[in-house]
Amino acid sequence: MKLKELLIGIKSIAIIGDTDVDITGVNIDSRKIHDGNLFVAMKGTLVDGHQFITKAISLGAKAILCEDLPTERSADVTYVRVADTENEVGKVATAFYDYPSKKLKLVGVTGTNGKTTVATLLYNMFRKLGYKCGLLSTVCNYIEESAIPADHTTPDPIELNYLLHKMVEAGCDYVFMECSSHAIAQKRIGGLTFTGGIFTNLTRDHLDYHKTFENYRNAKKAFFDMLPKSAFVITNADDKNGMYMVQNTKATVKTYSMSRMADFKANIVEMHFAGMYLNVDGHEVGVQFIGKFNVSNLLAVYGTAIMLGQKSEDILVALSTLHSVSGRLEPIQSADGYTAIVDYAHTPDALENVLNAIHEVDGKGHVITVCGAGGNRDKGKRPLMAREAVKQSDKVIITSDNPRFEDPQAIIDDMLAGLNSQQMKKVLSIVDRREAIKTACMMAQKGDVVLIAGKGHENYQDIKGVKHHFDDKEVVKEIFGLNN
Ligand SMILES: CC(=O)N[C@H]1[C@@H](OP(=O)(O)OP(=O)(O)OC[C@H]2O[C@@H](n3ccc(=O)[nH]c3=O)[C@H](O)[C@@H]2O)O[C@H](CO)[C@@H](O)[C@@H]1O[C@H](C)C(=O)N[C@@H](C)C(=O)N[C@H](CCC(=O)O)C(=O)O
Ligand SMILES: Nc1ncnc2c1ncn2[C@@H]1O[C@H](COP(=O)(O)OP(=O)(O)OP(=O)(O)O)[C@@H](O)[C@H]1O
Ligand SMILES: N[C@H](CCC[C@H](N)C(=O)O)C(=O)O
Ligand SMILES: [Mg+2]
Repeated sequence: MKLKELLIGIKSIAIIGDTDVDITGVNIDSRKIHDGNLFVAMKGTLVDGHQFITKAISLGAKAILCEDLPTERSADVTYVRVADTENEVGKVATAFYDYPSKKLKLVGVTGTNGKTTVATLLYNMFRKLGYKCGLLSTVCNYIEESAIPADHTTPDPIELNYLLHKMVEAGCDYVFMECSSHAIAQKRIGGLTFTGGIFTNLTRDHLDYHKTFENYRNAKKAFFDMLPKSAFVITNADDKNGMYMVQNTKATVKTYSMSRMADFKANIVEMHFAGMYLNVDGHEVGVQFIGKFNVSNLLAVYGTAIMLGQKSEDILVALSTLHSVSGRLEPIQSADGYTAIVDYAHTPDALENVLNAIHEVDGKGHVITVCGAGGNRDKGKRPLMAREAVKQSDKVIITSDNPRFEDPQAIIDDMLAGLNSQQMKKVLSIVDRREAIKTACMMAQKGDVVLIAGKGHENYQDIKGVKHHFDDKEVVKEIFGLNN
């Protein structure tokens, strides 16, 4: 593809060199440059990509998109100067892959909790309805049934457009993707054409990156601000930021709620450990999920399917066959009659919600919670998480999550600092996560629930930059003597 075709829609300040040059690929990482590529120099959070321009040229870059022109330039390289490469990179990437998001229906999900759940359930549902689908999520990316491991919740703009292009090639009709606040703020989704957007909920998270709650909230809102008039938004009227998110969007807004006037409504008729009976828009349906927040997630899925033109009866049949997403409220039964639940709750709010969901089920015994907090991430949430765990559990074992580059005991101490002496009576701390899970299982009696929170689907523990194999579900199954 010619450079000039990639520059359609780009606001350049200066172009030095030939724009008829053929471009073989676009990259934001000099280490991945091949002969004939365009290198986009980005000012990142750790380093300034401009310092790698020479390296990129030595690896074969034929064009450079940058904010600051290098003083020494190669005669056979074309330099394009723009005000902000972050604003332009998505447009270039999507042009290079021939605008894949225009050739399928792309729906983005944002919010603090529930993105993976909602996006995955939509992907599963639309496949059941007979469509070819793609999924971009924290757990894994899928092009139809073929899995591509995910490093991020939302990939970088180059990877993202490449995956969408592959989805077009595979004949996908729909793609459901998570839009993280980091990705929206860094404009990884820039240049994409969305058919729909979904808002789940908003509570505190990632303040290490966004600094203030307002910045975090506005990063989420920016997604809805960028949607075109032709798109739809489904927003959660039960969340206090639900209407704020959509106040400046050009898209058609629809609401969902469990308690207010809304376009899509549902309530719980009955709840057991095996699932719930719901009333969705006047129809009764049995689903294999527990917990109020899952009613909210299912409503987002239902409303989106309606907006995508599906019939209510077909959607309800498909809803009744869906089951929990990997590591999200996933139950494992022990032979001696207690239940372990593996869940990805890693924020105070998610812990509260998961424990609420467990308490909403009748006839259970004690609740024993195993949880920790990730290292090198938002420290403010640690004491709050310990408090939430203690509030709704009979016993809590505080342990390690992903310590990353921090001392695991110091993270545990930050969590314990949130508790008074009365609350401390319920708490044990065991640094080794496997030992912590074993101890919780040893304590459990018939009818009890052991909640193992924080890591969900993760199959590693990140210690000092090394990912050691560790899988909560696998550990539980070992303890239960179940074969994987
Ligand atoms: C803090 C953060 O979000 N960083 C992301 C950001 O990187 P950055 O801009 O900070 O990059 P940098 O390291 O400063 O480098 C600047 C530029 O120089 C380039 N470079 C760097 C070194 C080199 O030798 N050559 C070179 O060209 C880099 O490719 C980059 O373009 O942009 C990169 C490309 O999109 C991301 O890979 C990277 O994710 C890092 C690894 C990360 O850990 N991100 C997490 C926090 C994240 O994004 N999480 C969200 C989920 C959050 C949630 O749970 O909701 C996600 O979407 O996954
Ligand atoms: N609608 C919801 N409201 C509150 N909590 C939820 C909701 N849906 C799921 N959760 C809880 O939050 C945890 C994370 O869920 P999920 O992975 O679907 O969210 P996410 O938004 O993709 O998270 P991440 O930002 O880590 O990618 C789950 O393990 C569950 O405990
Ligand atoms: N996407 C989340 C994952 C957190 C998972 C938890 N296990 C941890 O390591 O803190 C984040 O980047 O904050
Ligand atoms: Mg996710």
